[in-house]
Amino acid sequence: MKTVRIATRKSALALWQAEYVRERLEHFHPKLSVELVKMTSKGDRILDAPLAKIGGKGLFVKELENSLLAGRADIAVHSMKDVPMSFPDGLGLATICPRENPLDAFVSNHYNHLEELPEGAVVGTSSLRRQCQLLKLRPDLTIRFLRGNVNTRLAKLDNGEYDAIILAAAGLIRLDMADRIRNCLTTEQCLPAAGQGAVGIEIRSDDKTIRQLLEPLHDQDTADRVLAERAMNRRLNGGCQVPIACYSELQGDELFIRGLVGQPDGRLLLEAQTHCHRSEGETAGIQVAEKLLQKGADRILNELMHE
Ligand SMILES: NCc1[nH]cc(CCC(=O)O)c1CC(=O)O
Repeated sequence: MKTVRIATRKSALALWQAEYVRERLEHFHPKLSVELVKMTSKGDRILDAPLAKIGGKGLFVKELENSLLAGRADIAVHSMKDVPMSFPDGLGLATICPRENPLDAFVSNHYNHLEELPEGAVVGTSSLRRQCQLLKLRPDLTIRFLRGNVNTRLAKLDNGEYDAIILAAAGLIRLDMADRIRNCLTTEQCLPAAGQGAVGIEIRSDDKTIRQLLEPLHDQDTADRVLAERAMNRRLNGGCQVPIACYSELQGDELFIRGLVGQPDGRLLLEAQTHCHRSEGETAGIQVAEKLLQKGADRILNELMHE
């Protein structure tokens, strides 16, 4: 077997995820040689605009996909949260790895909880999903633009530009900065993004050798959850740039799915849920989306598209 080449972005988190996949591959196949092919994505280059405004889905994955299609790499490692709902011809998702903590983390140098923040405090996030849920709980807060990789965001917090920031707990834990987490927002406070905390691996659909090598890295519990969450997002046409949240949990073979669409100002949050056998997650995810649409989700989402 030749060398397996992993396409990855150069951010610390992307590199951690690629190294993780390399380590797992080498663990299961000790004779295999694995190398990283590092590249910069559009989402990494343009840091001064909200993701929603630089437009297009898949800002973080297009370059990686092109390298797969051109045969410069064999697998691409992604945060499932950033993976678009559909794949280019010839590519597909082969593997979903075990999920890390899926919650959003409250990070601050002065306050222990969201509730402790003083009136009018400044909270950093550029996610409309986080913004709408935070404003629902605390309409007095000022939400201020914050983008960049995890280290950049923490540096801006430490500069005193924000009273607190919200980041995915998974990123902090993976980068060995769990000590920055004051607490995790509960799913009642802030429902996570579809796929948050899970790493996915994309390959050329016809590459049977690679597919087989990746099999032991797959986690079916995570996959059943994440595919249901993504099915809801897909039905609503949403990526991680829109105020949509979806989270599911397994209890035995029963999958519980919750979805949310919010008005960015937090004055209107629509919620829906269902449960099903774990093998029916994608259908049930679509049902949650349809319940949200019946409640008026399309009005919120259309308004955002025409802004
Ligand atoms: N949108 C950027 C992004 N994509 C994945 C993660 C975190 C790790 C994960 O969800 O797996 C982050 C950073 C963040 O939201 O704080």
